[in-house]
Amino acid sequence: TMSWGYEAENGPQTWAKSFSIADGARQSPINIVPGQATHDAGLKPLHLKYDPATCLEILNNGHSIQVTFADDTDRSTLTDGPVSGKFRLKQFHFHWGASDDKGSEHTVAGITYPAELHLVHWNTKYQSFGEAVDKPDGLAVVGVFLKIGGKNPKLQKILDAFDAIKSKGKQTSFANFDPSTLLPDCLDYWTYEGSLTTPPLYESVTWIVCKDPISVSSEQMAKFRSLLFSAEGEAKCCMVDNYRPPQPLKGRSVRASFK
Ligand SMILES: COc1ccc(CNS(=O)(=O)c2ccc(S(N)(=O)=O)s2)cc1
Ligand SMILES: [Zn+2]
Repeated sequence: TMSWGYEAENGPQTWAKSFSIADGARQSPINIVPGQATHDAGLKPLHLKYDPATCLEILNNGHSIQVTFADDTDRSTLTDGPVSGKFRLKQFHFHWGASDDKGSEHTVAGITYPAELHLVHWNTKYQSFGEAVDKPDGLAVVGVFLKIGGKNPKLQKILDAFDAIKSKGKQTSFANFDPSTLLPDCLDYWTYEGSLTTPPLYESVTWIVCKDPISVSSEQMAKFRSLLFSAEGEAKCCMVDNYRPPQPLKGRSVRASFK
């Protein structure tokens, strides 16, 4: 059977055939319209506490590159912001385009960015990530836009690992990386109730999208585009355009933590 991907024959327009929730009431990503977002003075600042010692490995899963974390303790957590309780960091990954004019999943007033970082956290009211992943309050994902600008030195350690994980299924150890170095200085955010942006598209995500982007150079973007969707020995297929386009808001409100 065909597995999902981002090509014409298995991409976002085909996902509803196997995952009917693709047409659900709280799908992600969305186009964020700042003028229509409601400032909620009750929203707390994001509290992200990451311990670099929890960083385990980096892998090419055939859809993106993912850095995974030890989530057996509360050493790397998200608290406050729009969520109640404590969420543990599980992994972060990226989505990007074949060219600098596309690649992000969320858009802001129709503007796309060349890439988007997702930091995936699960609610510790559940026993494990696997338990939390399909619950309505199971996950909290922090999204950070990447904007073309100067070279981002904080990204370089990730990019330098790419040669070892060029094709699908490859992984390598990746230690002592502090994901907070990838966050913008200002943690103003928009938040709304949504879903995973890849199959199984579970409607289990409280989205927290940072207003401010971080920088990435065009050369660094070219490095992302040198990765492969394909496994070793298969016909080479560049890992590009691994983003789902914005989905209908269906009456949801988007709140802003800032005025
Ligand atoms: C039941 O086992 C499972 C079920 C589902 C997954 C998917 N992986 S995942 O949950 O980390 C994410 C998929 C998409 C994400 S996005 N782009 O919205 O941040 S996060 C893994 C294991
Ligand atoms: Zn993602």
